[in-house]
Amino acid sequence: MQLLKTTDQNFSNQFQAFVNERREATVDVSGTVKEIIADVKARGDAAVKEYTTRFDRYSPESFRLSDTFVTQQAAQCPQEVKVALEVAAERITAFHQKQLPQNIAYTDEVGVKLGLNWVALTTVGIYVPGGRASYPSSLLMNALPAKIAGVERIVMTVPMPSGEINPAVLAAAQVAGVTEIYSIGGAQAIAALAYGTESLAPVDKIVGPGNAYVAEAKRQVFGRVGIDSIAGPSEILVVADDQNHPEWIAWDLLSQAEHDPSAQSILITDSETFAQAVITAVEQILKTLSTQAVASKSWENHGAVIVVSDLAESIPLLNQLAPEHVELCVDEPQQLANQIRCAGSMFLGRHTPEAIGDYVGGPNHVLPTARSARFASGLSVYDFMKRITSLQCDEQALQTIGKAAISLAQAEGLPAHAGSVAVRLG
Ligand SMILES: NC(=O)c1ccc[n+]([C@@H]2O[C@H](COP(=O)([O-])OP(=O)(O)OC[C@H]3O[C@@H](n4cnc5c(N)ncnc54)[C@H](O)[C@@H]3O)[C@@H](O)[C@H]2O)c1
Ligand SMILES: N[C@H](CO)Cc1c[nH]c[nH+]1
Ligand SMILES: [Zn+2]
Repeated sequence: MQLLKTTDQNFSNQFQAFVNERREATVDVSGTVKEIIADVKARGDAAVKEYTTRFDRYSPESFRLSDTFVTQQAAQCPQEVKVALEVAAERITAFHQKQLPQNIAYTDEVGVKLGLNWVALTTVGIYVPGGRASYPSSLLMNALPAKIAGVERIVMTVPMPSGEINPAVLAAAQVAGVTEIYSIGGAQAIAALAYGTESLAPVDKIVGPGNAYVAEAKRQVFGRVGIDSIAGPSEILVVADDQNHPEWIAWDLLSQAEHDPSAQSILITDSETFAQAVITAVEQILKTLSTQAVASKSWENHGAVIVVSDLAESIPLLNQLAPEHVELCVDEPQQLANQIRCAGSMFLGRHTPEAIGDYVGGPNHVLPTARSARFASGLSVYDFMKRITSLQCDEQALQTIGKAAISLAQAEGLPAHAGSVAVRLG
């Protein structure tokens, strides 16, 4: 963990180095991922089998989970968890239904009819992570917006380390109505979804979070298929004054650190005393966590505490870091929130821990990481839709705007373009 102070002379250099380190976080596995993708593309199921045996210690006859297996496993999910999944699904559905966009259709002043239609994608692949922890919540976050958008075929992949799966994942699949499920993880899953194998027909777009291998693989197959964003190892940035309980903030920082040794947790505060109290609380809590090995690596290597003179200074720093999650633990969070341009999702006030958004808030928890929040947004219904525009001219409307088209076609040296308009003008 680095302790940085804006009043230190070399703060700018230290901060820039910290920012640059994150920018490179998803590329250092690019060689390995490239090989896996090329191999799956060339050898299909045989390659998927080899990588699954190597990385997940699992070698099934078929990667497709049968309906019987799904039903049997889901039945083992505790009732309390099933109820919680329903609560989450209801809230996620309500928020995402509000995102359904409006088509555009109008006739302009010269009689041209113009339209823009939103249509659902036909086939999407959703990646549900499952290496270190299992993520039934991510399944809901991926699948429910796809359903709401109207996607016809939803293909899910999830790793099953040592052939095991948390029953809650398959209970979540039932809640979301996902039936085509393959027990494949990592870069090999992304390659199979993008290029297809003998047993898995390819998809048009791949969405969902995952570790550095998954994030890099999505980046590499982009173009062959669409992707949502780079949703890699989790990140949290907490802006907090000294009116917070240090322990609350420490738990928040560790909530993301425990996801992955490459996760990132940052505190920005205007009180050095508070900063020290949070650092001490983090160290205390770490000792008690079952996820201590991962969380302490993440905190040690990617954690930072930045002491500023005034919390207003946090905004330019935050916009440069472009973190996945931002917590604003102050009395007037909206004032700071209005100035934030680069973040995946914001959590306002002292009683909104980021973890509530991971599960039951309603907004999506599949969010851009590794500074991609500078140009990308979290998963939404829009990711599962595309737009088709339309035009209709009648004879009169073509007379009105056609001459300008002919002039531009001639200016571009494209006579067939000019001719196809001119021939209709008579
Ligand atoms: N940004 C988001 O929206 C978001 C949401 C939820 C989870 N996450 C992130 O998802 C990730 C989940 O990670 P995970 O590891 O638990 O599960 P995962 O499913 O993402 O990755 C597991 C797979 O990684 C591959 N792998 C592991 N070691 C490898 C190696 N040495 N070489 C090649 N491939 C290897 C294996 O194929 C394995 O199946 C975490 O980083 C978490 O922070 C992000
Ligand atoms: N915090 C993760 C997104 O970075 C999402 C998640 C799922 N389960 C717990 N957390
Ligand atoms: Zn989380």
